[in-house]
Amino acid sequence: MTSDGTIIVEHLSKSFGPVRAVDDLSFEVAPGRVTGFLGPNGAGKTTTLRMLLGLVRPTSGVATIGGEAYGQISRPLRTVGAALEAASFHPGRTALDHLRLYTPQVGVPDARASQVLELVGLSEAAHRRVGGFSLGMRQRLALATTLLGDPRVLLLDEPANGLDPEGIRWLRGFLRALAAEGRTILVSSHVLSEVEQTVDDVVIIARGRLAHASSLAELAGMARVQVRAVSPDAAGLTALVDRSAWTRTDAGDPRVADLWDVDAATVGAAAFAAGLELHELSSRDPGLEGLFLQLVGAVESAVA
Ligand SMILES: Nc1ncnc2c1ncn2[C@@H]1O[C@H](COP(=O)(O)OP(=O)(O)OP(=O)(O)O)[C@@H](O)[C@H]1O
Repeated sequence: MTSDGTIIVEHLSKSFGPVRAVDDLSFEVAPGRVTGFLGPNGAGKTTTLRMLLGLVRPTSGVATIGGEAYGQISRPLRTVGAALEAASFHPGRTALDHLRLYTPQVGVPDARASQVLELVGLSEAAHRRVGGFSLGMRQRLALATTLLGDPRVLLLDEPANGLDPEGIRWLRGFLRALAAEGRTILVSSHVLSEVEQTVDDVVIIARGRLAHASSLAELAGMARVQVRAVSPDAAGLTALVDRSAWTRTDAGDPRVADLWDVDAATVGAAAFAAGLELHELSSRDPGLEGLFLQLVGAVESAVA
């Protein structure tokens, strides 16, 4: 393992029979940052994480952590902490007993179990049976389990799932602090808004393909105002949009033009000059979530 915990995914593909779950996917995840791994249900996030962990063999391409495939890392549980599926806990075990099951595998002393419980704020519940835990407490316990080996890299599948606003706030602060220590943190989610305040970088996928990868700040800079022009003259509207080379997304009605790279005043002036009757001219800010859906939609319609 090289000194840093950079994750590199290169031309990664995985087919399950006719289903292309991951399709020529490439991206990098940098240490010292929290990266959101985003995409709608079925986009291929879990399959990608499973390939990173050597649990699924890629059809082609490679996925490495610190320059090595997971199977080559000498003490993998001390290097990579992963929480993939909704963790299942034996309901009769206490939180501490659950963690002590794993300490020998990870190769850390039993005392580490109490330390990680303290890190996730569960010390007071250490001797309580997990069967009585709330979903939020289970999520914290799953996170504590991933931290046993003090790993440099954390892969977390939907860690905010089931957390209340207070739990989400806590998770945000916790992950940010771990990243500030130089760790690589990859967090999957199917909604950008859930991780928007947590992540530094985003990797967005759809239909197994890369839709977008950048810092969150760059993505926010792309969130543009959308202008909607509605005319009873569909052919005239299309001719104006084409002539002006504006970017139009399909609104499902030829009399409606949703435009991304122009302001309302410019559209109004051009329509007036062309003698085109408009019944509506409005602008709206689709926000980050709207942009996310647009990026996903562009890939989905290209694949369909
Ligand atoms: N073992 C498998 N056998 C067959 N198909 C699979 C298998 N694992 C995943 N798939 C298919 O691959 C595609 C990607 O699934 P994956 O679970 O990776 O997506 P995801 O982005 O994690 O979705 P979700 O947010 O719903 O968990 C889906 O169409 C899924 O049905």
